[in-house]
Amino acid sequence: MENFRIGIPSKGRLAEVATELLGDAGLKFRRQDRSLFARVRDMPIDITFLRTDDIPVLCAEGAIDMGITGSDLVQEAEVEVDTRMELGVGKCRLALCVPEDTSWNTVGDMKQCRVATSFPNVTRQYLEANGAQPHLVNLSGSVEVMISLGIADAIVDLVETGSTLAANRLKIFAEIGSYETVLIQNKQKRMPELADRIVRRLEGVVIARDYSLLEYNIRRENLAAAEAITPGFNSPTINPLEDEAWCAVRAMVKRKEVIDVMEKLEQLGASAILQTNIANCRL
Ligand SMILES: Nc1ncnc2c1ncn2[C@@H]1O[C@H](COP(=O)(O)OP(=O)(O)OP(=O)(O)O)[C@@H](O)[C@H]1O
Ligand SMILES: O=P(O)(O)OC[C@H]1O[C@H](OP(=O)(O)OP(=O)(O)O)[C@H](O)[C@@H]1O
Ligand SMILES: [Mg+2]
Repeated sequence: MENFRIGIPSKGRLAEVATELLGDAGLKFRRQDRSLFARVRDMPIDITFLRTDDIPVLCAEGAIDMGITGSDLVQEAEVEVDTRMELGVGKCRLALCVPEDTSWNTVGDMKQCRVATSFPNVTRQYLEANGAQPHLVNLSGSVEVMISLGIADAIVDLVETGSTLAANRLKIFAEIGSYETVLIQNKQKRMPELADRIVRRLEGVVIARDYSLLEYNIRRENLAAAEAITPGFNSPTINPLEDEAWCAVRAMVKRKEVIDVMEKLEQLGASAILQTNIANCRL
């Protein structure tokens, strides 16, 4: 049988992200120079390097069995694929943006305005649903500069930190959606066991990146309160200590909450509070 095929971005911000995720999940491959193809070591999987925005349609058509791309591009492509998981990276929003000094109050006020975007389908749907009939200017990049070039009154583009908008004296007028990098799969689900194995491996990596392992000692009378602060993924692990008044607790904690949780535990009298980052896990 033909190898399972995974499509990942050949360049751009998601190229490294995808290679690293697959590598951490044990799918090791080497891309030679500008080659568009690589074989995964010890597994019947081929990696194809594609343009990020072509991945949704190529996955829907079955050219690849799975793909890594932005969920914004999946929505814009208007194709039928299964989104198997969110990968916890590449988070961004799609927004309708206007000059800082706009006189519009609502999207409905925009009527027949000119809107520059690389997301024509999502943009048209959103604006028409909100009572505007835009003239769309379809572009593939540098969209934020189009208002000062005089060819658009508004834009629809991705926003992460907002610094590109600020640099172009634009502001968000309305948010259209929130997106992140996703793993998609062709609906036919060729080689389903291998596909599920890839998903489980990636889940291990994505969860591990999101959580830390926290260990601490606490007096038994404060254990219930401590467990409420660190309920763990399922439940925390409790071990007795030589001093019977104390016990040791181990629990998974969301990485972005760790500092806050450590402070609360300290206030509760916990000692020897240790944070360990996890490389991989199966829960
Ligand atoms: N500023 C951003 N922050 C986070 N994610 C982003 C950002 N811009 C884009 N993305 C995500 O990355 C995907 C790929 O972005 P894009 O197609 O712009 O490629 P790129 O990495 O910027 O390369 P290019 O130079 O071709 O634009 C987007 O569809 C979106 O999901
Ligand atoms: O809110 P920010 O953090 O400023 O990020 C948003 C910018 O990032 C992306 O552009 P990119 O860097 O990919 O350039 P491009 O226009 O060449 O795609 C996106 O198209 C925005 O322009
Ligand atoms: Mg870009």
